[in-house]
Amino acid sequence: MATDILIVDDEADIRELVAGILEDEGHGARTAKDSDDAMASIAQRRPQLIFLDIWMQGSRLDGLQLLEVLKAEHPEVPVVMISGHGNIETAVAAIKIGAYDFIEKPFKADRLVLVADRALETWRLRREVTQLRQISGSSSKMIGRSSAMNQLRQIIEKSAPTNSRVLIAGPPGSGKELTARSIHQASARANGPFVVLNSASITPETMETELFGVEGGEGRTRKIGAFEEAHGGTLFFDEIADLPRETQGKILRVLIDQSFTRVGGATKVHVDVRIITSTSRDLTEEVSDGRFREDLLHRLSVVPIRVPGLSERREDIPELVDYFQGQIGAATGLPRRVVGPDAMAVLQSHEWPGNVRQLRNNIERLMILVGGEPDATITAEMLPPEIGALMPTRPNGQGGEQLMGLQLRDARELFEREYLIAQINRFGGNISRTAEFVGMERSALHRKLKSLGVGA
Ligand SMILES: Nc1ncnc2c1ncn2[C@@H]1O[C@H](COP(=O)(O)OP(=O)(O)OP(=O)(O)O)[C@@H](O)[C@H]1O
Repeated sequence: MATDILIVDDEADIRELVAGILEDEGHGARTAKDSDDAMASIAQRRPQLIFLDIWMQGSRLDGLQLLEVLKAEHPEVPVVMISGHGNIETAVAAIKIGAYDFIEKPFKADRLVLVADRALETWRLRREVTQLRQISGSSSKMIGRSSAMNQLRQIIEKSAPTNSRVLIAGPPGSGKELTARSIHQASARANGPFVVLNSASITPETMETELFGVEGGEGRTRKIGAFEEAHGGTLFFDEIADLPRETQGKILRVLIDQSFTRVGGATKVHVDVRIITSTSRDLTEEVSDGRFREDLLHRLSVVPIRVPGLSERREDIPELVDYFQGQIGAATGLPRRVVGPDAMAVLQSHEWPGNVRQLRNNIERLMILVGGEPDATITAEMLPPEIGALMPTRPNGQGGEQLMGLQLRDARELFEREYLIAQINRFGGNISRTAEFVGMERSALHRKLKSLGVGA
């Protein structure tokens, strides 16, 4: 499909010239003569690239003003300024505001094409990065306003600027990696790399190459190890308890020295790396069972952080559901669905042993599999059975989803009615025997049935 480029210039011949050159290259081009015309055109459809003249006669906003609006409203769309001879300074000012590049009039066709190709490539990459972050869930937005989450945020804020090693403990899928990323991003190392290492994959055989890399020469190709790759940034060891006992000592040595030698190398490589580790197991237990070195544990847990499981912050679930719907929708194109109060009550009552990751997976599954009209509300019955299974069951054998959507008084009434009907049926309609079994006076049972609207 042809790309969509908007050219904004008050001079008709320049507009046509730029559009003509780009169209010859297979791009799609549309034109606008001033700022209002441009904004109307952008409102119809967001272009992938904008060429924007700096001086525009008769335009409500000049090029720089329009650029500011565009950067605020569509920061992801690259803008290339068209500068007249002699206003290079303005063009430079435009780059400072956020323009991608500029071309100077009179320009050569090949320069125009080159700038357009590069800007479009940038646009494509930006979009891809955003999508990948959404798919992998690695965008480090931390959702939740529960007090547990607020406490976690405070600890992240406090520990981020220090260079201290952090050990993040929490159940599987609760957001330990996200916490590590948030610490990295709030630290002075934010522009440095964030390297993730799965501890279980670091076998004694491959550990040295993976962590320290391989020196080149003598038939070996040079390989950069994780410590070197993370220089100036953060190295995150996921599930540190999985680190084989044999490799724990070596890592301890690097932590003490902050230097190592590459495999086959003789010179010491010095690195500046902040180490963050995570565990879903109790490391003190691992230490007493002899599986984890105590000295390593002390080195790693200078700042211990605990990420709460989802069942400790159920009030965050509606916001998480909304956030994941947006994320999954952006990545897959699936429409956002309204989750009804009964379905939300079920989601909030579930135990979530897999925590936030499990919730996210279920929302994705729900968005893919749920039937009905796209604007139909998701009800409790539409949730995967796995989620509804822990609900209190109703005496009539149906799931308790409906109960969970009701206030206590209504839920109790519904329960009582179904319970008593079931008991009466059990005793063949015999009120005396029913009253005896349920532990009520016969007359009290009569009154109860009457108040519940059950004819007996
Ligand atoms: N508070 C939160 N807000 C938004 N997304 C979250 C939150 N917590 C976790 N997630 C998302 O849930 C998923 C699992 O989180 P993460 O990988 O950080 O958990 P983990 O505890 O490191 O998991 P594991 O124990 O499997 O290593 C990710 O997609 C992450 O982005």
